Amino acid sequence: MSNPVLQLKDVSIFQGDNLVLADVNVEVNKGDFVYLIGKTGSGKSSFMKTLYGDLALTQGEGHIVDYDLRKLKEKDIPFLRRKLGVVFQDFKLLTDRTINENLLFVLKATGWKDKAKMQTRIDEVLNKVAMKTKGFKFPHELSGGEQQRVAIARALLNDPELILADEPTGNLDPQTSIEVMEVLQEINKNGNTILMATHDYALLLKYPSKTLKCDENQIYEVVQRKN
Ligand SMILES: Nc1ncnc2c1ncn2[C@@H]1O[C@H](COP(=O)(O)OP(=O)(O)OP(=O)(O)O)[C@@H](O)[C@H]1O
Repeated sequence: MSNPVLQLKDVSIFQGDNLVLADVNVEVNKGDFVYLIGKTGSGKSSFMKTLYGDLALTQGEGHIVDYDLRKLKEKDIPFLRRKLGVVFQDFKLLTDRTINENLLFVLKATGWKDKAKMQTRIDEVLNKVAMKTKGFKFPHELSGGEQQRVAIARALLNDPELILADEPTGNLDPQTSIEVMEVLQEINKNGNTILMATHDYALLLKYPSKTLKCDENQIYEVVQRKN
């Protein structure tokens, strides 16, 4: 039985007056791992931004984790983002504080109060990405792959219904990309739904999954050949 966490129907996405994507019909179901591929400038980031409320949806219908994207108000965006875990290419960790403090900052900002519960949750998510012993470190003391694993842990803090990862391996070498990918695969196996934009075709081959492609203002599903 399908259980959509994301549904877009006849959506068009614009940057200013420019049409970036047209006739977008996409569904992502609970538990899915979906890739979004496409050349630079084909609209992957615009698509992701529409999903986390950074770009307003003005045409078509869009529902994501119980939110109607057409009716999304500025004040709804922080609440939408609590139900999403967003992971970026450049990690976006706060450089002036430790990993623990980075995660604590997010928990406090999203309404957590109980200190012991916050520390338990931080330990849980760091454990999921094999970074439990590194909480005392500052971001600059970690490798790129480790920083991205922490960013994934941060995305998991509020048990998101959907994780949006925009080029999460874009700044990493091939071996480190695989390590980060293993983490994403593992959390997907444990029930998290993931939509990942990438142009790393090696990862697609190594970890085949449902793939959407942005090309010539359209998004369509690519059928992967099995050899
Ligand atoms: N803030 C903006 N204002 C106007 N046009 C923009 C803006 N951001 C992106 N665009 C344009 O929208 C189109 C899609 O860009 P987008 O960043 O979504 O592509 P992308 O597939 O994510 O590329 P990349 O892999 O380089 O991030 C491009 O033609 C780009 O020039």
